[in-house]
Amino acid sequence: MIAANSTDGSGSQFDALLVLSFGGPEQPADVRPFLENVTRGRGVPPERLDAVAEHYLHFGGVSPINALNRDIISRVESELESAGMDLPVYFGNRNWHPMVEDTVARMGADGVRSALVFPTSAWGGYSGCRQYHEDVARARAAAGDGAPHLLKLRQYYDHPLLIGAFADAVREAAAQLPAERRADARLVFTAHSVPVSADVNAGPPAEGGRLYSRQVAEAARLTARAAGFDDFDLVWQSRSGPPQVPWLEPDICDHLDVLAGRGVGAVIVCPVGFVSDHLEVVWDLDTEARDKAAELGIDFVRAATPGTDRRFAELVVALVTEQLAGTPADRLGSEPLLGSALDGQSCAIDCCKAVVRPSGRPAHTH
Ligand SMILES: CC1=C(CCC(=O)O)c2cc3nc(cc4[nH]c(cc5[nH]c(cc1n2)c(C)c5CCC(=O)O)c(CCC(=O)O)c4C)C(CCC(=O)O)=C3C
Ligand SMILES: [Fe+2]
Repeated sequence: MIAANSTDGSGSQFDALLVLSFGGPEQPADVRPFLENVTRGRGVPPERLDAVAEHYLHFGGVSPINALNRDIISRVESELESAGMDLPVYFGNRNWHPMVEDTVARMGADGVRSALVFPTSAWGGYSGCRQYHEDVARARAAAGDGAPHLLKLRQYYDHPLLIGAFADAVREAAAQLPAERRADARLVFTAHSVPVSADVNAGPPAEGGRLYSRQVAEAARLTARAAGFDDFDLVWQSRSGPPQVPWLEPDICDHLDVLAGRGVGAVIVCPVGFVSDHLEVVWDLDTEARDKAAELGIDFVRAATPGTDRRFAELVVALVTEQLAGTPADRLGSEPLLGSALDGQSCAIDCCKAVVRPSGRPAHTH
């Protein structure tokens, strides 16, 4: 048994786990203020906001993300209990309630002195990593003197439990295709696009940049291999920002055109960049990309995301255990692995450093 808290005399210094996520609206009236929070000072054009608001309203103004995170948390609580670890789990978000500022203040009031932070993003890069450090720093500053110390856990894009869950999901999706289409089906991985400048600056400069797209590419490779595929494509989705700013490409819908032109009759789409079925998955993939594939006469199956797989909760506990025991990272890949830092410091000097957006405002300040 690994003791995580200090009451058992183990000397281990953590009294809680904070699950830190993006947040999403839970009723129609939340949609606009949520989007304002997400895009404040980030140069996202109003037309894009209107379109995204429509996507949320299409689902009754409710993003699936908060319910999915609560679900993950209850599974993490059971896994912690089975592992004999006495670590209460808190939930806080960057953009919607429960806001991380409120959660961290409550943790302080509950007497939490030090906590580990599990971010629901597996990746390096500004949106996937550094912004979570900023959330930690902002929440601690807001909580003032009583704020607990917060140690963010590392990136986990190539953890065997994550890759195993994605690989099984790919196999299960492939099995849904009609047998005669299965052999020639194209495996297509997709992740959230980001501005090319953000990707170029992702990671410590000494590591050569592009840490986000390199990690995504490695996760795709590892998943494909584990699922028994020799060949695959990696594409991007859900771009926003002004059209003159370059983002990672190709977009999944443009890629479906290319595949149709080559005579591909079926695709297995794996949203490797997403841990659960949030709006980008249920709208941008299950609605837009699926409709596009139907127009092109391509059979479309989508692999499940790992959030609901038991292995995802096991992964959270494995990362906690690894941090407490100080054991080497359990991983399948070899790209640089960062993400862990105390109290919202950055991973390394100039890691994921700010790029100036066309609005003239630095993109990475609040
Ligand atoms: C890399 C990445 C992840 C994965 C890492 C992680 O999981 O953290 C991610 C996750 C998510 N993104 C989400 C939602 C949104 N992202 C937006 C905008 C943006 N995302 C970006 C990147 C990423 N985003 C970027 C570079 C922007 C442009 C503005 C900016 O520079 O920040 C916008 C604004 C409107 C729009 O432009 O789409 C919304 C509403 C939701 C919640 C969905 C739900 O409610 O179910 C989740 C999990
Ligand atoms: Fe996003």
